[in-house]
Amino acid sequence: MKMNYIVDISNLTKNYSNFKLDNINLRIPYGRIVGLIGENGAGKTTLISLMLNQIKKDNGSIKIFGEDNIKEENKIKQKIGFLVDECCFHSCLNAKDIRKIMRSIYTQWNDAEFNSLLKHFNVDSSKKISELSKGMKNKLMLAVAMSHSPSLLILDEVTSGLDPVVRDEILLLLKDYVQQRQITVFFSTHITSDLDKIADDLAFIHNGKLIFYEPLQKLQKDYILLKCSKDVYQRINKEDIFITFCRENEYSLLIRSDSRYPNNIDVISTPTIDDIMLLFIKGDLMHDRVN
Ligand SMILES: Nc1ncnc2c1ncn2[C@@H]1O[C@H](COP(=O)(O)OP(=O)(O)OP(=O)(O)O)[C@@H](O)[C@H]1O
Repeated sequence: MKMNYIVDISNLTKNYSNFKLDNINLRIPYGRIVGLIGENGAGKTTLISLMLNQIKKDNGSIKIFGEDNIKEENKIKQKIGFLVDECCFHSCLNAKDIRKIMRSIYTQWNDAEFNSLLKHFNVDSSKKISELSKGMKNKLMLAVAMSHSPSLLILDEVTSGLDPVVRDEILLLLKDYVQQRQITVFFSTHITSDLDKIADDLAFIHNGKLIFYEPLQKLQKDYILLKCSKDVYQRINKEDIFITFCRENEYSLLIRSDSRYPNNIDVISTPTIDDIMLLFIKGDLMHDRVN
């Protein structure tokens, strides 16, 4: 039976000596492209590593395709394509060697698909991993992740360190691939323009806590960014303000788009993802959660 959520994370906790991934609850419906964002050290890789059962959790549960990600790891991983920050293959292997290995791991492995992705990405299949640039390695790893008909792609920093042309190429390919096959993608990034290009939803982690998981369009429709002086700020109904951030006497406020505010506001705009992140990280939260 198909479950409602492709990923269902409950009360997930992981403790390190100086960091806690704290009681994460996250449900991702089928067919979404979800961007995972957060500052350096927020817990993105920790969350992804837990989903892939690469590290041990301290509490909570992770269900993927409705099944426990530890008990059913082998079964689940047949349907997941993943790319983690470090290339997990020995550097003396080339794409041809990797193809042979993958054939024996994935029941749905498709040589033709892999070859066509390598061709599309211009990756020389006879070059060893150690001879490939970072961009080429990422493309190779992405081709591996996409060549066994996955239903879910989990990608940690797929575009990091890549030039804008290669980044764009990867994002376009991902978008086409997802549209054709209606799969789900969960990817972490620091590059917010990537999210504008392909993400349906944003999951935002800050200090090990999931601050929100929302459709990007909804966030940008429901909230506006106001920039104003202290004088104007004092005349705004505080109930209407979701986040306040003050720097050098200029107030940046995230407020609900249906709120009433004085008409002599200096700047009103739709918040970018960078604005939203900055306000959540640096600002004062006036209400509990995005709703
Ligand atoms: N094996 C470990 N032992 C101790 N602390 C760890 C370990 N792995 C990660 N951490 C800590 O957990 C925190 C979260 O790290 P994580 O890599 O998940 O962050 P991130 O959001 O992916 O950061 P970045 O964007 O910089 O990649 C950091 O403070 C990191 O130092």
